[in-house]
Amino acid sequence: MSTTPEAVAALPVTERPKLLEASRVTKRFGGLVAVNDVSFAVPQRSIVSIIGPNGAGKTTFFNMLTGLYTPSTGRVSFDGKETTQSRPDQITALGMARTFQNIRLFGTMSALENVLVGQHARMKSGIGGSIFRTPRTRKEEQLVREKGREMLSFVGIRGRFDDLAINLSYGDQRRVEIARALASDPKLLLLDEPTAGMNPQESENLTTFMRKLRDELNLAILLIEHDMKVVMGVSEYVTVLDHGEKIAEGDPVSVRNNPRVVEAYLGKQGLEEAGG
Ligand SMILES: Nc1ncnc2c1ncn2[C@@H]1O[C@H](COP(=O)(O)OP(=O)(O)OP(=O)(O)O)[C@@H](O)[C@H]1O
Repeated sequence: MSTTPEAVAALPVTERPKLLEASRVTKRFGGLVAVNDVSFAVPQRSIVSIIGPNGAGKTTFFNMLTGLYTPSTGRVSFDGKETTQSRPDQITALGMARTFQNIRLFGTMSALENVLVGQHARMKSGIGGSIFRTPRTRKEEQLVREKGREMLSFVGIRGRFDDLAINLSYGDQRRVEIARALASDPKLLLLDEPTAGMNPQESENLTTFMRKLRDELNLAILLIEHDMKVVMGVSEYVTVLDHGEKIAEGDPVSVRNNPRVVEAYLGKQGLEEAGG
């Protein structure tokens, strides 16, 4: 049964169909258990966050969802398909895109060129077409460039397609990264600490922008974030990891008030930042 995006949006977050599901996932590095028996889901058209102290296992968990790491035990499925053993490119092709903790742009390439990087691998006309510049290749390249411009406009980089990445503000560089992720037509976007290094205004703008992605592109967003104002402001559901284990989950207010979370992560200062 197919459900319209509007019908999905009207459901409480915990009742929306699941887009991504991790079931009892564990990752060991030698003797270290970085993620321990974590079950987790991202519903369609939802913004959910993973929080927790440094070293809690958040990035390791992300890396298992995106295929960079294979879980030691447990299973992952995305959009109805088992992806536990899948490679990152296979998972991208199914509709999952990510950005990284550190900005990964080519500074001396333009905003548009940065978005187009990676798109060549997806083009159908192949290497022969690229060498001989057949009409089909030219047409395809034109469409890819148009799509790149469209994505940059959508993220708010309109009119600055040819600016070098290095000359853009920090917040705009993050937007270019998101445009590059969006160019692969994802259903799920994973953002690893997207507001790291941003000023409060840039963080607030990004929060508004995440809602726009959900509402206008029907995307689900999974966020690792340390800025509690952002987490509390934008998340519909929050999961807390500590020492590789899930210690709490629920709506932002219940998580913020959970004594275990306050003790393990938020502390007094974090609680104030989170509006408690
Ligand atoms: N490739 C690896 N090999 C060995 N140990 C690793 C590897 N990746 C992560 N770890 C360890 O796993 C644990 C969890 O690390 P992870 O980076 O997932 O935490 P995190 O919650 O993302 O932290 P941060 O908030 O600092 O980014 C840490 O003890 C880390 O040292």
